[in-house]
Amino acid sequence: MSNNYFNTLPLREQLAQLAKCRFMDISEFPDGVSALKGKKMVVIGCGAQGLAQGMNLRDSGCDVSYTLRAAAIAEKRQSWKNATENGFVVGTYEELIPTADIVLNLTPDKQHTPVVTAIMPLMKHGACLSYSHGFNIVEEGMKIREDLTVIMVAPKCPGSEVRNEYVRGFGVPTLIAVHEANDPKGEGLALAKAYAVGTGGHKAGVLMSSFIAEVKSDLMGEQTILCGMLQTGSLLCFDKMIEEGIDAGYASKLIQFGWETVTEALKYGGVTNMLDRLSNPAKIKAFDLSEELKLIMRPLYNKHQDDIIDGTFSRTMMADWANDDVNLLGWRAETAETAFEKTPAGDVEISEQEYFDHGILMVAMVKAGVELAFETMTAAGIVADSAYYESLHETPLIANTIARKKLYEMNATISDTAEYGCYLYNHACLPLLADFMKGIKTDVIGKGQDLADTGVDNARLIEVNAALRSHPVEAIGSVLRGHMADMKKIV
Ligand SMILES: NC(=O)C1=CN([C@@H]2O[C@H](COP(=O)(O)OP(=O)(O)OC[C@H]3O[C@@H](n4cnc5c(N)ncnc54)[C@H](OP(=O)(O)O)[C@@H]3O)[C@@H](O)[C@H]2O)C=CC1
Ligand SMILES: CC(=O)[C@](C)(O)C(=O)O
Ligand SMILES: [Mg+2]
Ligand SMILES: [Mg+2]
Repeated sequence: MSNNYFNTLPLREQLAQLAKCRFMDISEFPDGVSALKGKKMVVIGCGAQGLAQGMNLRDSGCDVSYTLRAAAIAEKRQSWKNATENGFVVGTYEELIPTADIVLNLTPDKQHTPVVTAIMPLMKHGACLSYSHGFNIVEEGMKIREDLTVIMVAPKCPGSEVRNEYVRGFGVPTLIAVHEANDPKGEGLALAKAYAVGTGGHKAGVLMSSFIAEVKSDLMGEQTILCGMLQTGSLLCFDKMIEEGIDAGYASKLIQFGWETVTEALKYGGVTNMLDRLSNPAKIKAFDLSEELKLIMRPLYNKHQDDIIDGTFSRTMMADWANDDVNLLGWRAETAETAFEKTPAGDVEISEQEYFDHGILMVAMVKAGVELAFETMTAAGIVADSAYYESLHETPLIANTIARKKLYEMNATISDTAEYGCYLYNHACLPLLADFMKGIKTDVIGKGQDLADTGVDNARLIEVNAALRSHPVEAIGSVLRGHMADMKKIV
């Protein structure tokens, strides 16, 4: 792709940028939001990230207003309602951009080039432009006016949960970066740090990263474990339970709320804790299923990461942009027509433990997806801390959206970029797992093992427990969760 910035770099520089990742201890944020005091923050776009980040920043004491495209204001669109119903000032580009010290570009990635092109002439000399994803700078090679500071503050989390975790008194892991070609006053880092405090990110963990490291990991996480695996897993598990005669309402509820329940265990204690919530026979079964799934899916995870690294994914998605999002909209409509999406959760009681005992396959899918995504990202040069946030920690946050309104809510809350990648993965993974699913019965999805004798072989159990605890995602996870003193229970 002619203007893919990453592809213009020598391998040495590509590797250096991919490896940019330093965990910033909360003690590195003594100044809080003070670097933003007296500065006008004008957010373009009041969608998933725009509304959540603006509300957090205002609650943290920042001066936030929204500028929306004229049509959104004239037609009083949902984004206009989001901003006005929450008491924010809303103005046109001409009214608000010239007054802005920081412009937060929170429009869809597809719109970044036209939006930034439209607003740049209106930005005052020496102002700052921020992004929450590196796509426009890295995959499109957007050039920004030299006097402008360009930063990134990227929450590793869907917009709704950026707000929900902040309200709970916690936050979400956040990657920050300063675009090296645009830091004329050397204030980029101070602004990005203050912005990360304003959204609450410093309470969960902030990584000093790069636009390249963020985009190459974010695209991978969202296409595979975070959205793709949960979508494919939902559809396969639901159809299998129906095929095996499980009540449709029960099957729907087990999946809709099961991801959130089993991944809450993941959030608190890693893959180990999630599997420790199973009986010994179920744990060994989940482990064996996940090993089988990793073997089958590893080539798919490698292909997604390879296509992200060399720009093939971006070219494919941007071709759909140029074709009026035909694929995105078609796949969105297809998803809405699936049996899982069309079957409401039944009015049936399922205990927290039952979600584990009757969802052994779901636990196996989460383990396989988290480990594969982590392994594939780190093999591509992404540092473990970043891979952890982008795989294990964000999975429960995505699962929270499915618990609300199934795959519809997940795909409506994540970015269009993530949604597109999710469908790409799902289209490839459904047939890939077809043979595997033939061997699946209700003992691992829907009914549970119901064993009279829960005895197991000691040597095998010891082997499984050791393997769980020794995966690299567990080591880095233990360190990073140690910094999450403010984490709050959700389930
Ligand atoms: N969704 C998420 O959870 C995450 C998103 N991100 C990143 O955050 C950024 C924003 O994504 P997201 O919050 O999902 O976006 P949404 O699709 O939720 O919101 C888009 C907003 O931008 C406005 N908009 C759309 N097109 C234009 C245009 N041509 N000109 C001006 N405004 C426009 C929309 O207004 P209108 O009402 O007029 O359509 C709406 O207010 C992206 O870079 C994304 O990658 C990062 C992390 C997570
Ligand atoms: C929610 C998030 O982090 C995603 C999946 O990367 C996105 O929505 O782009
Ligand atoms: Mg993300
Ligand atoms: Mg994303």
